[in-house]
Amino acid sequence: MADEPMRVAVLGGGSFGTALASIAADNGARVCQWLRDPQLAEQINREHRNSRYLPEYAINPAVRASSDMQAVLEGAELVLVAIPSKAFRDVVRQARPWLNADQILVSTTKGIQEEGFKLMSQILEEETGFAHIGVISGPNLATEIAQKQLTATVVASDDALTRTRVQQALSCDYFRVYASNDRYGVELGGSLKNIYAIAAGMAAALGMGENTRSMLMTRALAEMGRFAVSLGANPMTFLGLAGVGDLIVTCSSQLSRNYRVGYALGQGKNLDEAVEALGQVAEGVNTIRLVRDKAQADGVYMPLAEGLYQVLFEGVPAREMARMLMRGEQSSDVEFVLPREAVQQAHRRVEAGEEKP
Ligand SMILES: NC(=O)C1=CN([C@@H]2O[C@H](COP(=O)(O)OP(=O)(O)OC[C@H]3O[C@@H](n4cnc5c(N)ncnc54)[C@H](O)[C@@H]3O)[C@@H](O)[C@H]2O)C=CC1
Ligand SMILES: O=C(CO)COP(=O)(O)O
Repeated sequence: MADEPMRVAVLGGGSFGTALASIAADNGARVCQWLRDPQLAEQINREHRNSRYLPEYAINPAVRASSDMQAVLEGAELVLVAIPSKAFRDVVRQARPWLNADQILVSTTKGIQEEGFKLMSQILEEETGFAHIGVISGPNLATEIAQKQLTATVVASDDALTRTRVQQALSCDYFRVYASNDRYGVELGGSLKNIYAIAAGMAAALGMGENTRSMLMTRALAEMGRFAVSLGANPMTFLGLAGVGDLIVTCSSQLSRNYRVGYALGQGKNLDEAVEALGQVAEGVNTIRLVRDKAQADGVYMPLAEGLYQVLFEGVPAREMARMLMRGEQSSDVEFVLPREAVQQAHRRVEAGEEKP
């Protein structure tokens, strides 16, 4: 049995799903990829190309693509779900009749479902009740993976079998898979960073410099940590690839679709134009709204998410918002070292004349 090739199913025919399918096939797995578009499936089988999402990429010819969900899932040990968050639950429901509890189900999607503020692996769990559930997240621009640029990702699951089999299926010379047992933290990091990638793209289009980008990324991390703590998650996970790592790449690269949406907005396009010009999913647009609402409801201080919400959805000019943020209340650098409240209390005491130089 040990020598039998692993059987992998990938649901989703976008750029990330395609790249992961091909890596698994390079590693000797038997890979079937499900796409809803039969013509694109046919092209992958015939030309080993996905002209819609990764036109330059030579897909491993062993990847078999199909729009027949049952055929793709039959016999699969590992199922990777690479479907945008808006359609994720629907697709899992479609797949459900052909899933079984021995399978390993892994989400690659960095988004949040509005109802119940659910992350994608929670949807996998809810829809199936299975034990082997995980996520993949990290600084993983699909276009660079397709160029075989050296890349690292994280597989997160509290189930050791899931972590181990995903590492075996996907690790190769140019793709390194680290393990984490903090599924929620890894998944949350991947979703939150999309918000700040939009802000970074916008800042770049407005001609802001590297100091600004660096400030933005670091304060984003502070804000993400605060949000994680409010949800009972472990903020330390954000020091890894799925937090800092993914923030760096998506806040720095034109290859990030979230960054590109922000860039287009910074150039003066409206949100609909920016999203339409992209033609692919930019999860951050929806995530901003959900996170801002959740932060407001839970009383979490997230000035960047709030500011970006006002720019995207309430028409506040980005430069004016940047000015307001710069003039916001005095704060602490690393709140786990010096709490924000301590800084504010000190200001209040000095202003009240209780402490003098
Ligand atoms: N592209 C990237 O660089 C990376 C993407 N991701 C995440 O992976 C997820 C999927 O991303 P990509 O593959 O890049 O997306 P994509 O935008 O390239 O393609 C999404 C795929 O899902 C399909 N799809 C959309 N709605 C559907 C529906 N209702 N039913 C069936 N199929 C549907 C599309 O046809 C397409 O094949 C995203 O949520 C993203 O956050 C994660 C890491 C890297
Ligand atoms: O998550 C990603 C890279 O890690 C992909 O980012 P975009 O969805 O912004 O393209």
